[in-house]
Amino acid sequence: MMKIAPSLLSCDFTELKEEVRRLEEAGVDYLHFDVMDGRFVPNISFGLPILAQLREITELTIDSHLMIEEPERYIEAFAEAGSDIITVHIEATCHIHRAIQQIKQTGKKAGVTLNPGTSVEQLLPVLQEVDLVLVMTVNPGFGGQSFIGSMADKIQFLADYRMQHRLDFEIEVDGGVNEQTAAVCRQAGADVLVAGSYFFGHEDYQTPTSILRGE
Ligand SMILES: O=C(CO)[C@H](O)[C@H](O)COP(=O)(O)O
Ligand SMILES: [Co+2]
Repeated sequence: MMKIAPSLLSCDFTELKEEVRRLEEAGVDYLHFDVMDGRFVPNISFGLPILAQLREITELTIDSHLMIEEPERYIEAFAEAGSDIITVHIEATCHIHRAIQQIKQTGKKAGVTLNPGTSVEQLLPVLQEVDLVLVMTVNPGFGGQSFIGSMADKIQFLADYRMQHRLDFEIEVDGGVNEQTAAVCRQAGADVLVAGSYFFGHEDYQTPTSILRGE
């Protein structure tokens, strides 16, 4: 079954505990935690103190998407604060292989991601090492942008490559996911859908969870 990972970027932070309880009740799979440093991306979001508090109130899988320069500086800290999956951008470090090793040494799941302008072939040297590949379908930094349709080819490429090489990383898609674009992602071979503005635009969270799963 398709996994659903609401992006907390679009939740109501004045009611974070209640939001998490409602997400648990809706049966979502991951909490997607978007960390922006104001340098790798033009925006600043939230970081370690909020993650540590989130960890105290839920057992849901916390999926940290690090949009920060030289993420290796913070991998241990994000592991200790409670991430279950730590995903780093290939464009943010000259040492992507080392960064992935560093994540695995913490005992957490390692993810790698790429901007829309980066070709998927650049991931080939590390695909054997990762637990998850995140395909960005918007330029990172902001919620509420439109899905870039041509990124579906990257999802398809990764799904084919995974089958041909008998690998088992998850394929997650992030940016502009809604009812229509989720169908494109499912068709191309995605396993996990991140959704922020579309998801939290609903009154009840069971509805977008079911719709995005294609139920
Ligand atoms: O990584 C991200 C932005 O950089 C967010 O996860 C993503 O944009 C989710 O928001 P939306 O579903 O509104 O596009
Ligand atoms: Co994200």
